[in-house]
Amino acid sequence: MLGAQRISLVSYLNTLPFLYGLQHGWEGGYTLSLRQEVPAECVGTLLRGEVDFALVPVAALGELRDVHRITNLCIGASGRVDTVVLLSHSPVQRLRKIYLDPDSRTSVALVQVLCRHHWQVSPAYEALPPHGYELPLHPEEGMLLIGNKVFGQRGFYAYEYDLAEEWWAFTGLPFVFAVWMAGERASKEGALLLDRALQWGVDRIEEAVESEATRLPIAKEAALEYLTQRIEYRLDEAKLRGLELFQSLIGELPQPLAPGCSATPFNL
Ligand SMILES: C=C(O[C@@H]1C=C(C(=O)O)C=C[C@H]1O)C(=O)O
Repeated sequence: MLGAQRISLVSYLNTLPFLYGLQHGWEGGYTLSLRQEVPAECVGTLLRGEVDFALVPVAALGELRDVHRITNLCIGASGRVDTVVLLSHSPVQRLRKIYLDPDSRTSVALVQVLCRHHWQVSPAYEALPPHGYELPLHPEEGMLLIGNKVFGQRGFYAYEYDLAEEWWAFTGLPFVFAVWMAGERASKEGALLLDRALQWGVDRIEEAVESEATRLPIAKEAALEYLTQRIEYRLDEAKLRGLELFQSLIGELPQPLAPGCSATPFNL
């Protein structure tokens, strides 16, 4: 018999359809234990065996052993994504240092790939201190921010580089931020039920937004646009090509990317 299914997912607005599917579309009849955490924490949770399934940032996949990808769903974007940005008061060519959001694993690698290959600049990198994004930014410094906190930070900086849009300009390919992985002890049946529940939620985005309307970090209409026009959930051929290219480029980056942060390629 299938025991409680332990699942970790990213705690941002972009996972609302997944969360809605797990809370309302799970058909298994078994207990679900859900953890919502920042992307960098989802990796450790799966690594320590504390959950059976997790939404894992793709740049951290190489650290995991005995895991496999499940579902054809992901967090991706084809062009603008809105919530992964490099913010600065000067163009990227003038930046000497970029602060990196410690909640992220994929985007900290993406900004370094783009600096090296797309913009051809080589700033220093440093972890952003807690709540550092609320402090004034020096004209020669930039900061990479991800997730819901970006909604409150837009409009204050002369330069707001959307990293999925820059990736698109650089490669002509979509970008994949995170994929669903099963841990060593996860069951096939659990993976199947998870896939169904996630898809159930992705098919009901409008309903999910409506039901969460009073708890959203942005206006209902903006949330609906973000979840239907920016975030893409289907891991299709083009996304797999984007992912493969990203995996090969992160392998060339000097390691570690920042204190306590590495990026290891992984073959899906
Ligand atoms: C689009 C986003 O993608 C997220 C960014 C991630 C990362 O940088 O490690 C991981 C998972 C995604 O939820 C976002 O956070 O806004």
